[in-house]
Amino acid sequence: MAASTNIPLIMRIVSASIPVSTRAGRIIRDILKKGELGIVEKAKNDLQTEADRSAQRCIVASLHKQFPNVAIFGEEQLDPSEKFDPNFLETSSCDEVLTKKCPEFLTDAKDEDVVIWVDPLDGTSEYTQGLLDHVTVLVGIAFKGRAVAGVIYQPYYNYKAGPDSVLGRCIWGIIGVGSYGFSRQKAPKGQNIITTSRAHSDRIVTESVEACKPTSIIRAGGAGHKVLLIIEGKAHAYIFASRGTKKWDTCAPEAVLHALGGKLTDLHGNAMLYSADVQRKNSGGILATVDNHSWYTEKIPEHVKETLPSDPVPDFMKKLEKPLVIPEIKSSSSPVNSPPLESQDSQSEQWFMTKDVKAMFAPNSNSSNSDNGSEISPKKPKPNPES
Ligand SMILES: Nc1ncnc2c1ncn2[C@@H]1O[C@H](COP(=O)(O)O)[C@@H](OP(=O)(O)O)[C@H]1O
Repeated sequence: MAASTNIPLIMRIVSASIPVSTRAGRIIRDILKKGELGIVEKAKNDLQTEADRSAQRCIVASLHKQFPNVAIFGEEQLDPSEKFDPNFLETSSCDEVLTKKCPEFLTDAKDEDVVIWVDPLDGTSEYTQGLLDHVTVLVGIAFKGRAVAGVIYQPYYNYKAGPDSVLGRCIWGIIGVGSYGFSRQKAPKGQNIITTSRAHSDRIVTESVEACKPTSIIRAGGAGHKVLLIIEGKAHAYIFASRGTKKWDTCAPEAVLHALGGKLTDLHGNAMLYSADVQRKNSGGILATVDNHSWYTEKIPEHVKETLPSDPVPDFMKKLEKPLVIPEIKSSSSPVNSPPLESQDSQSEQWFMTKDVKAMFAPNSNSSNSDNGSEISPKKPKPNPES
C-alpha cells in the first residue's frame, strides 16, 4: 500500500523506490532467463537491452503514478507510444523506511524541489557478458540539485551461492538517516585498492588510477557496483577519469555512500549537481571514497583535471542564497579504516537553498545532447543538457 501523504516526500519516494527497484530486478532476471536480450548499440561501446527498456518502463511508470508532480529522468530513450503492461506497475511501499525519522533539512521538500534519476540497469555491458554481480538498478533522489537519497538493487546478489540462497538484495540510504541493506566491512589495512571501469577504460583512466599508487586494481562494471565495492571494504577508492558516466549512474550511489560518511565527487573534489537543468554527463569524472578523499584528488594529474573540468553550475545554483551546512556524516562511527595514506578529510559538505526553487526547472542554455535519456517532468521544462 502507498504511504500516507503526511509522511515527508523524500521518505515516501525512498519507501516506494525499494519495491519498485526490486520489481525491476525481477524483470531483468526474467529477461535473461528467457534469453531474448534484444541488444541495441546506442553508440560505440554503449549497449541497451530489452531488460534496460522493460525495467525503466516499470520504474518510471510506477514512480510517476505515485508522484505525478515529481520530475523523473531515466537513462533510456523509449518510445512513448509503446503500450505499458499495467501488471508491471508496482505501488507498494517499504515500511522499514517509514519508521525512520526524516532529517530536518529534508522535511519540507516539495515536489518541485525533487528530481528522480533512474538507471534501470547499470552495468549493461557486463549483463550481456554474464558478469551478473556487476549489475544494479539505480534510483537516485536529488533535492535542490544534490543527491540526498538512493536505492541500489543488485538483482544477482548471491547468484553463485547456490539454490538455497536468496537472490538479490536492496541497499538504500538517506543522508541524515543512514545506509542499510549491506554488511559494512573495513578495507584491508596497509593496501590501497582502486576500482575503475573494465568496459570503458582508456589511457587517461589508467594513468589516473596509477597516479594514486594502487596496491591493486579491480576493473569492474557499473557505477553502483563499484560504490558497493567501496562500502563493503573491497576497495578504497573508485576512480574514473572520463566524462562517460551520466547523472543516473551516480545519483543513487553518491547518496548511499554519503549517507554513511563517504563521498562521491568529480576528480576535483567538487560536488556533482543533479537539478533538472544540469548537463547529463559527469564531465569532471568520478572519485568515490569512504576516507581520505582529498588525498586522492591531489594525486590526480593536473593535465587530466584540465581535460575533465567540473560540471558547469546550472543557472539556478548561481542565484543561491547563502550556503546551508547540513549535518556532517561521520564515517568513523562505523568500522572503516583508512588506506595507508597520510591525510584525513575534514571538509564539511555545503548545501544550498535557492531563493526560487522553480528556477532549477528553467531550461538551460547549454548545447544539446543526443543522449538525454527520457524525461517525465510535470513542470515541463525541456531540459537541454550539454554533451
Ligand atoms: N565512454 C562511455 N560511453 C558510454 N557510456 C559510458 C562510458 N563510460 C561509462 N559509461 C556508462 O557509465 C556506467 C558505468 O560505466 P562502467 O561500467 O564502465 O564503469 C555504465 O552505464 P550503463 O551500464 O547503465 O550503460 C556505462 O555504460
